[in-house]
Amino acid sequence: MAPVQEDDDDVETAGGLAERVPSRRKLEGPPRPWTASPGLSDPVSGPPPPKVPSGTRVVRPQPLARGDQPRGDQPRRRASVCLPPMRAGDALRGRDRAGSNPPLRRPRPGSDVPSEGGAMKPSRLFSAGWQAVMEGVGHWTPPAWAILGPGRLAPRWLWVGSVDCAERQEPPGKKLLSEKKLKRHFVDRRRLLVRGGRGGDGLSCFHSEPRKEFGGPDGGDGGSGGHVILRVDQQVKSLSSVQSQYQGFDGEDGGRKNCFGRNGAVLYIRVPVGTLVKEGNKVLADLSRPGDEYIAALGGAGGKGNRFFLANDNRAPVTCTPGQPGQERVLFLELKTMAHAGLVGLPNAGKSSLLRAISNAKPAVAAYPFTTLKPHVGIVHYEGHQQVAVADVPGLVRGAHRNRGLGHAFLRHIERCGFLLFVLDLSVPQPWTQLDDLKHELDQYEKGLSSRPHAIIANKIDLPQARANLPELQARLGAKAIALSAATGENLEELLLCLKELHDRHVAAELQRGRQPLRW
Ligand SMILES: Nc1nc2c(ncn2[C@@H]2O[C@H](COP(=O)(O)OP(=O)(O)OP(=O)(O)O)[C@@H](O)[C@H]2O)c(=O)[nH]1
Ligand SMILES: [Mg+2]
Repeated sequence: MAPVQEDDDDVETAGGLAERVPSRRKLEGPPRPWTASPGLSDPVSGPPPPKVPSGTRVVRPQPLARGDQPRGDQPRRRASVCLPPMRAGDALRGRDRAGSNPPLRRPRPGSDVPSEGGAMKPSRLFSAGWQAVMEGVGHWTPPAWAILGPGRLAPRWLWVGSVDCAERQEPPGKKLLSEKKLKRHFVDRRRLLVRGGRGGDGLSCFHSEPRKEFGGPDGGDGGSGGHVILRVDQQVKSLSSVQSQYQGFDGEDGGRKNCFGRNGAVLYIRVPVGTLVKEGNKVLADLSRPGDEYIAALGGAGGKGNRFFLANDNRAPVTCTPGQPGQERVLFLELKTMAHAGLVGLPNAGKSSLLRAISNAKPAVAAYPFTTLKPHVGIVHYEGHQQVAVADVPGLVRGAHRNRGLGHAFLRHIERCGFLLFVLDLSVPQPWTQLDDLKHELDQYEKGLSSRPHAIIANKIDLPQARANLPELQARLGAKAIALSAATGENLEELLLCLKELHDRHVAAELQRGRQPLRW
């Protein structure tokens, strides 16, 4: 590691610890005396931070080696910032002297944290990097009006620093995938070849023991082959993890002394909730609840050992049978995304923007049609841990049932939704025609799909032309449309209340039908 150099005289080592670390002293030369100076530069964390007001000391903590604990009897220089004592290894663990890692947040006015001089914890300055340095700018910069003079507006960054931005940043490490890449990961159809495990062979042998001449047959049976089972797992969200072929585990062969072979273990294939299992055009199973299972292929029966064929008329059978091969099938899996509500709208209506506004889902949003290429499910949280799942699917166009646009293949993801949210773009001329088109396409796909419980959302109300269109839309629809703006968040509460109402009604209807409502 390159030696860290003390570059400025105003940087004091915490508790004078550098004097007790001989290796550092050798590298850096004798410690220089501390003198107060307003400048501060740090070669480790890049460009020099802003000037410190004169009279403020900054303490640079030295990394402590184990056993390098400061002893109370040794003379130590006092830092100007009052901090709790540091334990050995704190610096190595990335803790600062104020206790456990504090959030990178500017202290509120009136809080206990001192705001001048001691507000920027020095150890954070050097361990947290440039963000923390910028945070410190907010505290160290003299009041903006002092620089700019009275009556001049201060630029916001002068007093906010980068703290606000840091709080809104995505967690580091995980990069968001683009819609195109996400589509590659999302698979909603699979052809699958499954073979059950082969049964173990039976054994033909005779008991052998000293002074026991006719011990008789003692060949054991083979174990059964393992089944291949499809099991619903709520953690799995697409069929991408399902491979094209599965072979079950074979059973063990029978052994001597009537030992039976071990059965082959069951092989589980994890599939998402809402998987339909088909063989040809015949639907075999609808795995719509977490924990549902379907035996895709049975394991073969184990063979019989010669002991099995022992009979009164045949006291020494030599016959044994081989294990049976497992069942072999070609299955088709089809995923129909399960969600409580489905967002249905033309391309660019703002479905994805709406889902982003009401949930934590992050579908791509852009000003061109067919931005969304795969279904996204977002969860809306309500009081009492109630969760409503809302699915966003690719935009629907007129003639989708004739395979226009992206076709209607993705409409099966809407099919399972308990209720629908029709999203209309209120800023285009004659927005009411959109609803007719959407309903027509839904009915072409499945009769009666459009008459499910639904709400009509008129999006983009923040635009002037949308406001002008609203009265006519309300008059023509005859039903109430929720006018809102996904971009500005205007009137989203009304949508959330309506969503909750639709969900409660859906749950009540499911319970009435004797079905357990879907839980997320
Ligand atoms: N002014 C305004 N623009 C909006 C609003 N909602 C969405 N938009 C814009 O409309 C465009 C399309 O938004 P998306 O959310 O991608 O629309 P979509 O319905 O998901 O589109 P597809 O995925 O292609 O079907 C984007 O440029 C958004 O910024 C809104 O409430 N007001
Ligand atoms: Mg979209």
